[in-house]
Amino acid sequence: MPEALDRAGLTLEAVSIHVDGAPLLDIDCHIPPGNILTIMGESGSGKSSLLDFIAGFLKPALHAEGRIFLNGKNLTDLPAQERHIGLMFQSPLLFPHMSVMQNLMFAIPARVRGRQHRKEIARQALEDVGLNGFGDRDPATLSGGQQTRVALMRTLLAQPMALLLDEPFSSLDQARRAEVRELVFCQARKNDLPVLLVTHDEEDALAAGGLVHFLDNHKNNNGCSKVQQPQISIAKR
Ligand SMILES: Nc1ncnc2c1ncn2[C@@H]1O[C@H](COP(=O)(O)OP(=O)(O)OP(=O)(O)O)[C@@H](O)[C@H]1O
Repeated sequence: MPEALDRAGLTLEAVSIHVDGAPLLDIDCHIPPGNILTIMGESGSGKSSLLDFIAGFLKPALHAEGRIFLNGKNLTDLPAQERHIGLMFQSPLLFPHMSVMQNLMFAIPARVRGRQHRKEIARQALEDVGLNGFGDRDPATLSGGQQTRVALMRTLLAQPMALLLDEPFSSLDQARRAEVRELVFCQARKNDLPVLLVTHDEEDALAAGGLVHFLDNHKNNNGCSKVQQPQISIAKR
């Protein structure tokens, strides 16, 4: 395996997460740019905690070891805002006191200058997800699928270098889910982002088209279940 420092993409090196001192999961993996790694598993198997660790928000009761590299840079000790990782959750979490356009413009990095220029970027983003003309709307007046599409573009406008998706489609009905899912995956590939997707839905995993790893709470022989592949190994203890 090449050195993490030389690799484009998201690398987790000997990551081990504990909750209240008890081991929760171990993972070693590399997600190349434009690829999606799906993690599935029972409730409580540590999926969200893993994303929290990568994003830099691990909760106080949890403790993690190991290193995180993004495009060769060691993120492990950096504060969340310096990691350049985009997050999408089950709930779109748009700012309710801002219009759709303001939500999008807020995400654009400050180094992108000029109000008109920023507005045009946000307008184009809305057009890209079929929401032309929705800029002045209050987010609460949008359907769940429309809110998720805005949330996706808000995440991408921040120019992340990787995406972490935690059940981002689960509030959508089946038809809308497939449509929004395609859009998210397509945008991730277009932006050449490594993506870690957490889902309970097998169709999400199939549609992602990458490696799928399953964590479960069932203990076998020594209390461990382990999956190993050339690029990745995950152990649930
Ligand atoms: N702040 C916390 N304090 C104590 N224990 C926690 C805390 N956050 C998570 N845990 C525990 O860590 C374990 C993993 O939780 P986590 O939310 O990562 O699981 P998950 O696989 O994402 O579950 P779900 O599918 O239900 O979202 C669980 O046993 C949970 O109770």
